[in-house]
Amino acid sequence: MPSIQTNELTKRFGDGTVAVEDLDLTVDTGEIFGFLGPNGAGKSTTINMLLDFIRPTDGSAEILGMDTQTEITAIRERIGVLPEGYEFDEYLTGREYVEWAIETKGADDDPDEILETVGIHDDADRTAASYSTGMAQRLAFGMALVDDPDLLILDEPSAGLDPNGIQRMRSILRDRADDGTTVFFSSHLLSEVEAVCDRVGVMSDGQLVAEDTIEGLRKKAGGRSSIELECAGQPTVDNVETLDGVAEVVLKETTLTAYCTDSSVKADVVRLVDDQADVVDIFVEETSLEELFNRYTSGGRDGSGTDETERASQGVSA
Ligand SMILES: Nc1ncnc2c1ncn2[C@@H]1O[C@H](COP(=O)(O)OP(=O)(O)OP(=O)(O)O)[C@@H](O)[C@H]1O
Repeated sequence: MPSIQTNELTKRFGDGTVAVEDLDLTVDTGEIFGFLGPNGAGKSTTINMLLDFIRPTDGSAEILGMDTQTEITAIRERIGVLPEGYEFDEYLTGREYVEWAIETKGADDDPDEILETVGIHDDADRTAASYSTGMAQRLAFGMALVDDPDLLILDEPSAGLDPNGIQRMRSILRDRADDGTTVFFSSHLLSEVEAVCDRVGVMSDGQLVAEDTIEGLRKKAGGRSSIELECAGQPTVDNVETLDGVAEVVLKETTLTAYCTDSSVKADVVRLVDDQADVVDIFVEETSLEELFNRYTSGGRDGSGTDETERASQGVSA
Protein backbone atom coordinates (compact mmCIF):
# COMPACT_ATOMS: atom_id res chain seq x y z
CA MET A 1 0.00 0.00 0.00
CA PRO A 2 1.46 3.39 -0.95
CA SER A 3 1.81 6.02 1.79
CA ILE A 4 0.33 8.71 -0.43
CA GLN A 5 -1.90 8.20 -3.46
CA THR A 6 -3.74 10.92 -5.31
CA ASN A 7 -6.28 10.32 -8.02
CA GLU A 8 -6.89 13.14 -10.50
CA LEU A 9 -6.58 15.59 -7.63
CA THR A 10 -7.59 19.05 -8.79
CA LYS A 11 -7.94 22.47 -7.14
CA ARG A 12 -9.54 25.40 -8.89
CA PHE A 13 -9.70 28.54 -6.77
CA GLY A 14 -12.62 30.95 -6.95
CA ASP A 15 -10.65 33.44 -9.01
CA GLY A 16 -10.23 30.81 -11.74
CA THR A 17 -6.65 29.81 -10.87
CA VAL A 18 -6.12 26.11 -11.47
CA ALA A 19 -3.48 25.49 -8.82
CA VAL A 20 -3.39 21.68 -9.22
CA GLU A 21 -4.78 19.75 -12.15
CA ASP A 22 -5.48 16.00 -12.45
CA LEU A 23 -2.62 15.05 -10.16
CA ASP A 24 -1.89 11.32 -10.01
CA LEU A 25 0.89 10.87 -7.52
CA THR A 26 2.13 7.79 -5.70
CA VAL A 27 4.57 7.89 -2.81
CA ASP A 28 5.68 4.43 -1.77
CA THR A 29 6.12 3.39 1.80
CA GLY A 30 9.64 3.90 3.12
CA GLU A 31 10.84 6.28 0.44
CA ILE A 32 12.02 9.87 0.69
CA PHE A 33 10.05 11.67 -1.97
CA GLY A 34 10.93 15.19 -3.07
CA PHE A 35 8.05 17.27 -4.38
CA LEU A 36 9.68 19.84 -6.58
CA GLY A 37 8.58 22.85 -8.50
CA PRO A 38 9.14 26.58 -8.84
CA ASN A 39 7.15 29.16 -6.91
CA GLY A 40 3.45 28.86 -7.63
CA ALA A 41 3.71 25.36 -9.15
CA GLY A 42 1.04 23.94 -6.84
CA LYS A 43 3.10 22.20 -4.17
CA SER A 44 1.55 23.83 -1.10
CA THR A 45 -1.94 23.53 -2.54
CA THR A 46 -1.36 19.80 -2.98
CA ILE A 47 -0.05 19.45 0.57
CA ASN A 48 -2.97 21.48 1.91
CA MET A 49 -5.38 19.13 0.14
CA LEU A 50 -3.54 16.08 1.49
CA LEU A 51 -3.94 17.48 5.00
CA ASP A 52 -7.58 18.45 4.36
CA PHE A 53 -6.79 22.11 5.08
CA ILE A 54 -8.50 22.82 1.77
CA ARG A 55 -10.89 20.66 -0.22
CA PRO A 56 -10.17 19.53 -3.79
CA THR A 57 -12.49 20.64 -6.56
CA ASP A 58 -12.17 17.18 -8.13
CA GLY A 59 -10.39 13.94 -7.47
CA SER A 60 -9.34 12.33 -4.23
CA ALA A 61 -6.35 11.41 -2.11
CA GLU A 62 -5.43 8.66 0.30
CA ILE A 63 -2.81 8.72 3.01
CA LEU A 64 -1.76 5.41 4.55
CA GLY A 65 -4.76 3.88 2.81
CA MET A 66 -7.24 6.33 4.37
CA ASP A 67 -9.32 8.94 2.58
CA THR A 68 -8.07 12.46 3.32
CA GLN A 69 -11.57 13.95 3.40
CA THR A 70 -13.33 11.38 5.57
CA GLU A 71 -10.56 9.94 7.72
CA ILE A 72 -8.28 12.90 8.40
CA THR A 73 -8.43 12.50 12.20
CA ALA A 74 -7.10 8.95 12.03
CA ILE A 75 -4.53 10.08 9.45
CA ARG A 76 -3.28 12.88 11.70
CA GLU A 77 -2.54 10.42 14.47
CA ARG A 78 -0.02 8.67 12.26
CA ILE A 79 1.68 11.52 10.43
CA GLY A 80 4.00 14.38 11.32
CA VAL A 81 3.43 17.67 9.53
CA LEU A 82 5.54 20.74 8.96
CA PRO A 83 3.17 23.23 7.34
CA GLU A 84 4.30 26.27 5.38
CA GLY A 85 4.82 29.44 7.42
CA TYR A 86 4.19 28.02 10.90
CA GLU A 87 3.73 30.86 13.41
CA PHE A 88 4.22 30.66 17.18
CA ASP A 89 2.50 32.87 19.71
CA GLU A 90 4.19 34.64 22.59
CA TYR A 91 2.77 32.58 25.43
CA LEU A 92 4.67 29.34 25.08
CA THR A 93 8.37 28.52 25.09
CA GLY A 94 9.95 26.16 22.60
CA ARG A 95 9.93 23.41 25.20
CA GLU A 96 6.26 24.01 25.99
CA TYR A 97 5.38 23.74 22.32
CA VAL A 98 7.15 20.39 22.08
CA GLU A 99 5.45 19.23 25.29
CA TRP A 100 2.11 20.34 23.87
CA ALA A 101 2.74 18.35 20.66
CA ILE A 102 3.64 15.28 22.74
CA GLU A 103 0.53 15.63 24.87
CA THR A 104 -1.78 16.23 21.91
CA LYS A 105 -0.52 13.08 20.25
CA GLY A 106 -0.66 11.07 23.47
CA ALA A 107 3.00 10.24 22.90
CA ASP A 108 5.78 9.52 25.36
CA ASP A 109 8.73 11.27 23.66
CA ASP A 110 11.34 13.00 25.77
CA PRO A 111 11.05 16.74 24.96
CA ASP A 112 14.75 17.28 25.68
CA GLU A 113 15.69 14.66 23.14
CA ILE A 114 13.53 16.30 20.44
CA LEU A 115 14.90 19.76 21.24
CA GLU A 116 18.44 18.38 21.14
CA THR A 117 17.80 16.58 17.86
CA VAL A 118 16.71 19.74 16.06
CA GLY A 119 19.38 21.88 17.75
CA ILE A 120 17.38 24.34 19.84
CA HIS A 121 17.91 22.84 23.27
CA ASP A 122 19.88 25.87 24.51
CA ASP A 123 16.99 28.18 23.59
CA ALA A 124 14.22 25.84 24.71
CA ASP A 125 13.05 28.06 27.57
CA ARG A 126 12.68 31.22 25.54
CA THR A 127 9.29 32.18 24.20
CA ALA A 128 8.95 30.68 20.74
CA ALA A 129 7.66 33.98 19.32
CA SER A 130 11.13 35.44 19.88
CA TYR A 131 12.82 32.77 17.77
CA SER A 132 14.57 33.62 14.53
CA THR A 133 13.02 32.20 11.34
CA GLY A 134 15.46 29.30 11.32
CA MET A 135 14.92 28.49 15.01
CA ALA A 136 11.15 28.56 14.54
CA GLN A 137 11.55 26.22 11.58
CA ARG A 138 13.63 23.84 13.71
CA LEU A 139 10.98 23.90 16.43
CA ALA A 140 8.16 23.19 13.97
CA PHE A 141 10.23 20.37 12.51
CA GLY A 142 10.84 18.95 15.99
CA MET A 143 7.10 18.99 16.66
CA ALA A 144 6.53 17.06 13.42
CA LEU A 145 8.91 14.35 14.65
CA VAL A 146 6.89 13.67 17.81
CA ASP A 147 5.50 10.14 18.19
CA ASP A 148 7.70 8.67 15.47
CA PRO A 149 5.14 9.15 12.67
CA ASP A 150 4.74 6.65 9.82
CA LEU A 151 4.78 9.53 7.35
CA LEU A 152 6.34 12.98 7.48
CA ILE A 153 4.79 15.67 5.27
CA LEU A 154 7.03 18.70 5.17
CA ASP A 155 6.35 21.90 3.25
CA GLU A 156 9.67 23.55 2.37
CA PRO A 157 11.42 22.18 5.47
CA SER A 158 14.72 23.95 4.83
CA ALA A 159 13.14 27.41 4.46
CA GLY A 160 15.04 29.81 6.69
CA LEU A 161 17.62 27.23 7.81
CA ASP A 162 21.35 27.97 7.76
CA PRO A 163 23.71 25.41 6.16
CA ASN A 164 24.15 23.66 9.52
CA GLY A 165 20.42 23.47 9.99
CA ILE A 166 19.94 22.07 6.48
CA GLN A 167 22.63 19.46 7.10
CA ARG A 168 21.03 18.48 10.40
CA MET A 169 17.58 18.25 8.84
CA ARG A 170 18.85 16.04 6.04
CA SER A 171 20.54 13.69 8.43
CA ILE A 172 17.41 13.45 10.61
CA LEU A 173 15.32 12.66 7.53
CA ARG A 174 17.75 9.95 6.47
CA ASP A 175 17.78 8.44 9.97
CA ARG A 176 13.99 8.45 10.13
CA ALA A 177 13.70 6.92 6.66
CA ASP A 178 16.19 4.21 7.66
CA ASP A 179 13.87 3.43 10.54
CA GLY A 180 10.94 3.00 8.13
CA THR A 181 9.35 6.47 8.07
CA THR A 182 8.12 7.66 4.68
CA VAL A 183 9.13 11.25 3.97
CA PHE A 184 7.32 13.56 1.56
CA PHE A 185 8.70 17.05 1.31
CA SER A 186 8.34 19.97 -1.01
CA SER A 187 11.09 22.23 -2.19
CA HIS A 188 11.80 24.58 -5.04
CA LEU A 189 15.49 23.68 -4.86
CA LEU A 190 16.66 20.69 -6.81
CA SER A 191 19.97 20.61 -4.94
CA GLU A 192 17.94 20.23 -1.77
CA VAL A 193 16.07 17.13 -2.84
CA GLU A 194 18.99 15.72 -4.79
CA ALA A 195 20.91 15.26 -1.57
CA VAL A 196 18.33 13.11 0.21
CA CYS A 197 15.56 11.86 -2.05
CA ASP A 198 14.98 8.43 -3.53
CA ARG A 199 12.43 9.77 -5.98
CA VAL A 200 11.12 13.14 -7.08
CA GLY A 201 7.98 14.52 -8.62
CA VAL A 202 8.32 17.77 -10.52
CA MET A 203 5.34 20.13 -10.61
CA SER A 204 4.94 22.92 -13.10
CA ASP A 205 1.84 25.07 -13.51
CA GLY A 206 -0.24 22.69 -11.41
CA GLN A 207 0.76 19.57 -13.32
CA LEU A 208 3.13 16.74 -12.55
CA VAL A 209 5.61 16.98 -15.43
CA ALA A 210 8.12 14.37 -14.25
CA GLU A 211 8.24 11.60 -11.69
CA ASP A 212 11.41 9.58 -11.46
CA THR A 213 14.35 8.49 -9.37
CA ILE A 214 17.25 10.91 -9.16
CA GLU A 215 19.21 8.36 -11.17
CA GLY A 216 16.50 8.31 -13.83
CA LEU A 217 16.54 12.09 -14.02
CA ARG A 218 20.31 12.04 -14.18
CA LYS A 219 20.19 9.63 -17.12
CA LYS A 220 17.83 11.94 -18.95
CA ALA A 221 20.10 14.88 -18.17
CA GLY A 222 23.37 13.05 -18.78
CA GLY A 223 22.95 12.56 -22.52
CA ARG A 224 23.46 16.17 -23.38
CA SER A 225 26.47 18.37 -23.03
CA SER A 226 27.88 21.34 -24.82
CA ILE A 227 31.35 22.29 -25.93
CA GLU A 228 32.28 25.85 -26.76
CA LEU A 229 35.40 26.46 -28.82
CA GLU A 230 37.05 29.84 -29.21
CA CYS A 231 39.07 29.92 -32.37
CA ALA A 232 41.89 32.04 -33.79
CA GLY A 233 40.44 31.77 -37.29
CA GLN A 234 36.92 31.42 -38.67
CA PRO A 235 35.40 27.95 -38.10
CA THR A 236 32.52 26.59 -40.18
CA VAL A 237 29.64 24.52 -38.89
CA ASP A 238 29.34 22.16 -41.88
CA ASN A 239 31.56 19.22 -40.93
CA VAL A 240 30.70 19.44 -37.25
CA GLU A 241 26.97 19.32 -37.84
CA THR A 242 27.21 16.00 -39.63
CA LEU A 243 29.10 14.23 -36.83
CA ASP A 244 27.10 11.46 -35.16
CA GLY A 245 26.22 12.58 -31.64
CA VAL A 246 26.11 16.31 -32.41
CA ALA A 247 22.56 17.65 -32.15
CA GLU A 248 23.08 21.30 -32.93
CA VAL A 249 25.88 23.71 -33.76
CA VAL A 250 25.80 27.45 -33.13
CA LEU A 251 28.38 29.82 -34.56
CA LYS A 252 28.89 33.31 -33.19
CA GLU A 253 31.78 35.09 -34.87
CA THR A 254 34.80 32.90 -34.08
CA THR A 255 33.14 30.90 -31.28
CA LEU A 256 31.56 27.59 -32.19
CA THR A 257 29.28 25.76 -29.75
CA ALA A 258 28.29 22.16 -30.36
CA TYR A 259 25.43 20.58 -28.37
CA CYS A 260 26.13 16.88 -28.11
CA THR A 261 23.81 13.98 -27.37
CA ASP A 262 26.83 11.71 -27.12
CA SER A 263 29.48 13.04 -24.74
CA SER A 264 32.29 11.12 -26.41
CA VAL A 265 31.93 13.05 -29.68
CA LYS A 266 33.47 16.15 -28.10
CA ALA A 267 37.03 15.06 -28.87
CA ASP A 268 36.13 14.70 -32.58
CA VAL A 269 34.56 18.17 -32.52
CA VAL A 270 37.77 19.67 -31.14
CA ARG A 271 39.97 17.87 -33.70
CA LEU A 272 37.78 18.91 -36.60
CA VAL A 273 37.49 22.56 -35.62
CA ASP A 274 41.16 22.82 -34.67
CA ASP A 275 42.16 21.60 -38.13
CA GLN A 276 40.28 24.44 -39.82
CA ALA A 277 40.43 27.35 -37.36
CA ASP A 278 42.99 26.81 -34.54
CA VAL A 279 41.14 26.31 -31.25
CA VAL A 280 42.51 28.70 -28.59
CA ASP A 281 40.16 27.96 -25.70
CA ILE A 282 37.63 25.27 -24.72
CA PHE A 283 34.65 25.33 -22.35
CA VAL A 284 32.71 22.16 -21.64
CA GLU A 285 29.37 22.07 -19.89
CA GLU A 286 27.60 18.89 -18.87
CA THR A 287 23.83 19.13 -18.45
CA SER A 288 23.11 19.37 -14.75
CA LEU A 289 20.01 18.16 -13.01
CA GLU A 290 19.35 21.81 -12.29
CA GLU A 291 19.19 22.54 -15.99
CA LEU A 292 16.90 19.58 -16.54
CA PHE A 293 14.64 20.90 -13.79
CA ASN A 294 14.61 24.30 -15.50
CA ARG A 295 13.64 22.68 -18.78
CA TYR A 296 10.75 20.81 -17.19
CA THR A 297 9.47 23.89 -15.47
CA SER A 298 10.43 26.49 -18.12
CA GLY A 299 12.25 28.37 -15.38
CA GLY A 300 9.14 29.26 -13.37
CA ARG A 301 5.38 29.61 -13.33
CA ASP A 302 5.53 32.71 -15.51
CA GLY A 303 7.53 30.72 -18.04
CA SER A 304 10.37 33.19 -17.87
CA GLY A 305 13.05 30.63 -18.66
CA THR A 306 16.40 31.99 -19.73
CA ASP A 307 17.38 31.85 -23.38
CA GLU A 308 19.59 28.96 -22.40
CA THR A 309 16.80 26.90 -20.90
CA GLU A 310 14.38 27.77 -23.67
CA ARG A 311 16.85 26.66 -26.28
CA ALA A 312 17.65 23.53 -24.30
CA SER A 313 13.97 22.70 -23.90
CA GLN A 314 13.73 21.88 -27.58
CA GLY A 315 15.49 18.61 -26.91
CA VAL A 316 13.31 17.43 -24.05
CA SER A 317 9.88 15.93 -23.92
CA ALA A 318 8.45 16.13 -20.43
N1 LIG B 1 -6.26 30.80 -1.77
C1 LIG B 1 -5.89 30.96 -3.03
N2 LIG B 1 -6.67 31.65 -3.89
C2 LIG B 1 -6.31 31.82 -5.19
N3 LIG B 1 -5.18 31.32 -5.72
C3 LIG B 1 -4.36 30.64 -4.90
C4 LIG B 1 -4.66 30.42 -3.52
N4 LIG B 1 -3.66 29.68 -2.98
C5 LIG B 1 -2.77 29.47 -3.97
N5 LIG B 1 -3.19 30.04 -5.11
C6 LIG B 1 -2.52 30.02 -6.41
O1 LIG B 1 -2.31 28.66 -6.78
C7 LIG B 1 -1.07 28.53 -7.45
C8 LIG B 1 -0.24 27.47 -6.74
O2 LIG B 1 0.16 27.99 -5.48
P1 LIG B 1 0.96 27.12 -4.41
O3 LIG B 1 1.08 27.94 -3.17
O4 LIG B 1 0.32 25.79 -4.31
O5 LIG B 1 2.38 26.96 -5.11
P2 LIG B 1 3.74 26.42 -4.52
O6 LIG B 1 4.27 25.47 -5.53
O7 LIG B 1 3.57 25.91 -3.15
O8 LIG B 1 4.63 27.73 -4.51
P3 LIG B 1 5.78 28.23 -3.48
O9 LIG B 1 7.02 27.45 -3.82
O10 LIG B 1 5.91 29.67 -3.86
O11 LIG B 1 5.30 28.01 -2.09
C9 LIG B 1 -0.45 29.91 -7.48
O12 LIG B 1 -0.78 30.51 -8.71
C10 LIG B 1 -1.13 30.62 -6.35
O13 LIG B 1 -1.18 32.01 -6.59
